Amino acid sequence: MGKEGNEWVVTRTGRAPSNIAVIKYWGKRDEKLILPINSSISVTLDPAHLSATTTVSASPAFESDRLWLNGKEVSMEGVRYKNCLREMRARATDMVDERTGVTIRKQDWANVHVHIASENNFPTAAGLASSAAGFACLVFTLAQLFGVKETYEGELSAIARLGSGSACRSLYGGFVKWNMGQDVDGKDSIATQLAEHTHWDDLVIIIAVVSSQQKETSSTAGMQESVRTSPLLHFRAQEVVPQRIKQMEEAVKTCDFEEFAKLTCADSNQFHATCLDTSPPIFYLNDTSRRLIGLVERWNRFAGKPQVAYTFDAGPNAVMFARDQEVAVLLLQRLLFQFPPLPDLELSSYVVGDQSVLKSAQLDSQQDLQTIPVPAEMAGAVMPLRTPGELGYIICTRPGQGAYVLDADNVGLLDPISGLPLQLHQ
Ligand SMILES: Nc1ncnc2c1ncn2[C@@H]1O[C@H](COP(=O)(O)OP(=O)(O)OP(=O)(O)O)[C@@H](O)[C@H]1O
Ligand SMILES: C[C@@](O)(CCOP(=O)(O)OP(=O)(O)O)CC(=O)O
Repeated sequence: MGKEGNEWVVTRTGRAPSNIAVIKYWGKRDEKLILPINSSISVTLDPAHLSATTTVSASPAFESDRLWLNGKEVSMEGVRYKNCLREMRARATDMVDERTGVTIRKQDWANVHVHIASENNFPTAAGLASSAAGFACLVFTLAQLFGVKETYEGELSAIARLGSGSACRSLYGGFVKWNMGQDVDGKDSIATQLAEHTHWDDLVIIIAVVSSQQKETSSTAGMQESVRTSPLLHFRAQEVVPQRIKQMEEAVKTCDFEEFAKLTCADSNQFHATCLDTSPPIFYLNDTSRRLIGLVERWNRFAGKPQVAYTFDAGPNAVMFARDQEVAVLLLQRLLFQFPPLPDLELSSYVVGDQSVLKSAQLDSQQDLQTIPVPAEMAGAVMPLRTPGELGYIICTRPGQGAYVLDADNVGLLDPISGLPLQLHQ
């Protein structure tokens, strides 16, 4: 090592987005290697609104590998963290740290512990794929620290997959496919980018956060039960998904919103049908989720063609795609009409993320909500319930870029001298 003794600390920081599957992954053929029973396709969410930021430091002075998640130390004993770290360490290379001048040789890395601090800019473990952003970010940032170069395309995604299946898709931006692969060692179960986020840049994504609470059945446990007990899941994986993957790839390639919307809604509904087909049944959707589905379905039918698509992961939150900004404004108006905020809440705290949709809708404060017209498809129909506070909040976002490096000196979460979380020093 270039510097004498235990004095040096090298640090890297990265950011990785969350992603939302439009053709769902549900079920593993190998629990240890996290190999899925079908391929899946996702849209990467704008990291400005839904991402994990992770700082990793290494120093011979560190006594053990440690992890702080959202400011609190958590154990790194879990097999998923261990697997990711082991695979990354095994690929470490000789590297020179420009900031400190330290040279670390390949063989030295095995004896150097790491400190990791990570923060999510959205709720953790609430069905918004924090594990996807978190593990993608961990692997991506460790690759910067250890100087790992992929020996085949998608190698890092295969390692992120060991942390959480859906994490393999979060390394890339835009539209991403996780190929289920065939190999027993999982080498070909990797993510590839179908198209950059700029390829289809008029899509707007609006997330209705129904609950930020931790869910009863984790995705990992839920899909195990479904594989064990749901005949529908096996039919889906073998007969339905392969065809849908091809159709979705084509819809993305040609920016065909109608086809994209039909496939997205159908696949979300079939995924939740497999949950209901599981014994005992798993319920991720609740009454609010169903009201959101009703809102979109009623509007799409009235319009004669899909304006908005919805999809739900393992939780009640709706992720909705509007075909463009104009439709996004109409969607936000409908959401605010049917799901107004509690009276004392600022509108800007209720609708967060990309504020441009709120601006285009000319909605500045709660008073402006009175001006929203009754949606055309509801005129003359039985008015749905309007319960203020039924939704927690709304996030406006877009498809976004994949993982990227940040300047550790400016936005790092660990002190570059001590390697301890910065907030512990304040
Ligand atoms: N930034 C992060 N860095 C490292 N690990 C993380 C990070 N964020 C989340 N995790 C891990 O992921 C776990 C949460 O995963 P879980 O699957 O329960 O929720 P989720 O990913 O938010 O929901 P879902 O996968 O159903 O969309 C956390 O307990 C933690 O172990
Ligand atoms: C419903 C889903 O979000 C399931 C995601 O499951 P996870 O990737 O969280 O599961 P593990 O691989 O066990 O960590 C659908 C999807 O993202 O494709």
